[in-house]
Amino acid sequence: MRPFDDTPLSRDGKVLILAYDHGLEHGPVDFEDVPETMDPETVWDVATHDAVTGFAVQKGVAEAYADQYDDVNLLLKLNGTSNLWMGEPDSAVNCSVDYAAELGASSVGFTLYGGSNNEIEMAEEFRDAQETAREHDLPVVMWSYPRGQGLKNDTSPGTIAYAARQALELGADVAKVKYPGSKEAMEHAVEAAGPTKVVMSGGSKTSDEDFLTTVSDAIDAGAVGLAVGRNVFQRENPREMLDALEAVIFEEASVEDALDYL
Ligand SMILES: O=P(O)(O)OC[C@H]1O[C@](O)(COP(=O)(O)O)[C@@H](O)[C@@H]1O
Repeated sequence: MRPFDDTPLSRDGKVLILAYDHGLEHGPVDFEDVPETMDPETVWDVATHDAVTGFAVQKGVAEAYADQYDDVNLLLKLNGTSNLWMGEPDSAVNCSVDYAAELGASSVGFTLYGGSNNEIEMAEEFRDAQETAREHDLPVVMWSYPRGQGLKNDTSPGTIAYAARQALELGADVAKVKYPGSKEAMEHAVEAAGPTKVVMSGGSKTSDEDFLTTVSDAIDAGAVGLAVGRNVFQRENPREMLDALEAVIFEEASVEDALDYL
């Protein structure tokens, strides 16, 4: 496996994933704020921004557009489930790593719901995906989301540190975790992940300043970057937000300076 920093998912050791799998995970409701984002082409255009090291989409969206956008670093999300599913957290494997590679993916993503009653099957599916990704030399991002009936708080510092560690133990190159509420708790998660890189998960849309402050705190805590969807594509100025994120993540700009882009 080539060093992570030599893969397209890394730019100078940092990562900015733009996620656009919400049509499956949440449904078209996520596109209502900016109705043009219902059209995948609108968000593929946003993903051509230089700061984006991985554009995370499901197979169908990749099949329809990847050929047109060979300048976009495709991150194929291998599993995913709709919000219509009412059972214990689970995620169907919708795409094989072989097919992701055929579609031109330069990295792959996989959700693991640690703590779910389906964790065992999901971990076994992850094993197959991770080992095949190694054969293709593709970095693996784990959406490491402890969730399920036994879990009271899925963003507590202990839970997020466990999520980060689980990603390391199972062989992910990058752990995508929710922000655990403070810089100290994020530092603990980064420490728990050891050599696995940690990126913060964007979450629902917040104000420009609050969002950039959290991202900046996560970077200060040792996270290598961000995986973000709604906080970019639910804005009228997604490219300007990417300019601001580029400044915070890759240039370590202050929040105050980054806000000048908006
Ligand atoms: O499971 P949740 O918390 O509803 O969020 C899932 C969504 O969040 C992401 O992981 C990141 O996107 P956001 O930044 O919009 O939260 C997406 O890839 C995914 O669709």
